Amino acid sequence: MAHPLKGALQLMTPTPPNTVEAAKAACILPAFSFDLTLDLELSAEEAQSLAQPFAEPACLSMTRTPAKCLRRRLAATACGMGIRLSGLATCFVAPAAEAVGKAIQAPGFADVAAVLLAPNVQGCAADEEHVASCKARGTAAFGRGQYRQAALLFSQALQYCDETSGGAGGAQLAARLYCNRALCLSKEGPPRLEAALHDSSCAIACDRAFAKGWYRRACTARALGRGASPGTLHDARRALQLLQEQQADAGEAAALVAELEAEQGAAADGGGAGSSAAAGAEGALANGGAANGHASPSEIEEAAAAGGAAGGGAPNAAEVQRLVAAAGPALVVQQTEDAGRGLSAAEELPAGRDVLAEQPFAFALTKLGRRSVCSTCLAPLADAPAPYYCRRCPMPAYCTPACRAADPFHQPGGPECGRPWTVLLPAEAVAALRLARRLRFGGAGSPAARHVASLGTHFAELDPTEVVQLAALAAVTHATWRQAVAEARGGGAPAEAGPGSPAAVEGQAADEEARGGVTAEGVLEALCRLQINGLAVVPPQRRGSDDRLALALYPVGSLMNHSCLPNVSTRFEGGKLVVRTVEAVPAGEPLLHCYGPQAGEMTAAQRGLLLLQQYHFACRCSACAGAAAGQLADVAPAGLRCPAVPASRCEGAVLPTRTVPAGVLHRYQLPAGSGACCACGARLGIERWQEQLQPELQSAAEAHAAAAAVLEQQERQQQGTAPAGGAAAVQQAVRALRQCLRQRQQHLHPHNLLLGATHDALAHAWHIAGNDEAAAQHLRHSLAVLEHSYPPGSTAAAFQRRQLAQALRLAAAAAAAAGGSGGAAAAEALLAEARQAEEAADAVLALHFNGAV
Ligand SMILES: C[S@@+](CC[C@H](N)C(=O)[O-])C[C@H]1O[C@@H](n2cnc3c(N)ncnc32)[C@H](O)[C@@H]1O
Repeated sequence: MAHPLKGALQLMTPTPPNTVEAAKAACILPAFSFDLTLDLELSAEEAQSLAQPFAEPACLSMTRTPAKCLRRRLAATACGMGIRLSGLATCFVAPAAEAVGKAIQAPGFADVAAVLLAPNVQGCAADEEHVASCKARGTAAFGRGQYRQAALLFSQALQYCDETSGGAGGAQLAARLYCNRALCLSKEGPPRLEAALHDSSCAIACDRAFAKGWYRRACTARALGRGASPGTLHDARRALQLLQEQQADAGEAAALVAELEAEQGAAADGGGAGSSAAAGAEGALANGGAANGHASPSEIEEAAAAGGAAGGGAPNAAEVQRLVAAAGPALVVQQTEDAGRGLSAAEELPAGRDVLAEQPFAFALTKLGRRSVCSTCLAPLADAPAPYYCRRCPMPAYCTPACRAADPFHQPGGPECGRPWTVLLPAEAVAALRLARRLRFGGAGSPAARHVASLGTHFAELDPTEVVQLAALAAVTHATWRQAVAEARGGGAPAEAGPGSPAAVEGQAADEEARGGVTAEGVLEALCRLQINGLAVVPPQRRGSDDRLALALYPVGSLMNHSCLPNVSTRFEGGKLVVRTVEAVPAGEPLLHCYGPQAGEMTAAQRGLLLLQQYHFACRCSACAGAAAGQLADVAPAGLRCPAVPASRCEGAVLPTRTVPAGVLHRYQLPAGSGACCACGARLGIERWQEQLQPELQSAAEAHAAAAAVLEQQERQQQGTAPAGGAAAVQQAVRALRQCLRQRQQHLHPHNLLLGATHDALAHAWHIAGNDEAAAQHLRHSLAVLEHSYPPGSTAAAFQRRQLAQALRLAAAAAAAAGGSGGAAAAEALLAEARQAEEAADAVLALHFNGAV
């Protein structure tokens, strides 16, 4: 079960190297900033044999050097082909896929394939030992009356149990685990009876001869007030009958039957099941309909298909309009001069109105998402009473059995099941593969699918290096998928009838393959399409650049064009995208959403570069247009003080000249610029930069990093995961940060966002040191910096206000505890300020998120 990953395969998403990258990662797809390295030593013969399909000089010259990694080989191959096939960049991918396909068969590369496709990697496959241990601990916790803890342990056991394998260690064991968990759920305070009913239905589905499953369901239905239902009596009678057949103690079941018969006026005769809540729950398990009250991802497609014409090619305007109307009745599509198609208001829209709601067409969860949300509806698993897992492997988690049955991508025994490839390949790659499959097989020809297939890729404008990287990723993903399909088809999954069963999945995969399967070009195109049109699904209150839960493509949402000063906000309810106006939008005006950093977060030049690199357009919104770019409001949030200060009182800002290497500036979170003050034109000489600014900014950066490390250690210590550092260490961190603040204040423009971040760090340090009044003071300064940079009513300032309010409340509590009339008055003033900050924050957040945060 060891994970032979290290040294064989590295899939790295490097830490974003600068603020542009950080914001990219935070706000939208991270431009596929992965580095994919198959790190293998090849003999000259192996290298030569792999290069055979490509008799290009560039390729051959590469293979003559000691070829150590496939990425280099693919890059060389693609470049070689690219020179010959200039303009036909898609041709890269077929040879690349062929190379990877061969590579996967070749000695040496087989190890890599084995890692991606291994059926027994810890955490990806069923594990009987783990199941037995969790079950035993769950039973012990139940015995101690710790029902919540016991339910969690039975959940863990279920995660690693293979329900699809017959016999005592598979389906029968799962039935007992579900039944145990049902009992725990019904004993929790408050009882989770609906979830217990689901669990008892799952127990019955796993083992219909398991009397306790029927008994538990009858008890649970009765506790839910459904004792009069014929289905409840049917379940109780079935339990009794099974116990009698098995010559087991049937006393409790007999008593339950008698009580239910009495409740039903002894009218029911034996055997009539009738309709019941319990039978309904069982039915819901089997039919796999819309899960958890959320529309399935295909609903948008079906809704749009009603009334849409079939056939290939891009949908016509009327069809696209119907798609839009299904997701946003108050919206229309309009052709724009600069930005292609875009969504506009069909009528006057007030501020604070949800105008579009849509499920994704295709998506894949990130690592964080796999841990925290349902794999089908993306609802937080923490909100579900008990999680459900794939019936065969521990990888996908679901909030209900209905969501489990409705997973459009992962099926028990299918190519995604029980193998680590979907976890090891970047989420972008998995999302692209799913998108390519869905476009080719899932409702292909529907208006939604044809519309998605017509969304832009900007493929011709991609940088050649990027094309090569994407081609390599598409090729590896495609080859892995094909291999997984082949193995799933021949993998000896137990033959089991019914939708989603291994047999059905095998049939589906075989059918896709018989129809030609997805192509590597299809995956590459999907990668590019996602890069331009995909959205990062994030939790309501985002935490930072690594909080993406999934990457998803929304057919209508992807028609929204960009502005750095957007008039809509987006939020996600589970996987559903909701778009909301944040200002009134007159009829006919476009709905504009911000693809990356908004005005204030970066300079116009930085934003422009980012949008150009990822989305291939030059932004001409009012914040980026000539007059605004380079002005104080644009430069100050990232800039230095005017070089003429202190001799002059100029309040302008300057960006260092481009002669300072970008790598150096990146260390101090500075972008390059003209080197001249935006107000008075005074120049920042390179000598002054080198002799004064750089050393002091470097010392400030080092102090900040050292203090952050101390504070992190202190937090770990407070959580009991690190040895004690002590109050002296925190005080030292405070001193270091104050010194850092002084140095930065001397050189950075007072509105520079880095000053705000330094105040935030000091607030954090003071909070850990137990001085929340000092923390609040720094948060006030940080808020002031944000308010200078961001447009009025920004969510960034609102979140900062909430944080300030929290610190003020803690400071008020400390002041009140200090006692005396002075303390009481101070506490009252702090509380009044906290309430004011909260009210202001809530007003903005309600406008943007409708109370979702
Ligand atoms: C998500 S799509 C938006 C829909 C797209 N306009 C269409 O016709 O399908 C993103 C692409 O739209 C174009 N776009 C979006 N906002 C733009 C803007 N402000 N200026 C110019 N082009 C823009 C760019 O080509 C960008 O890559």
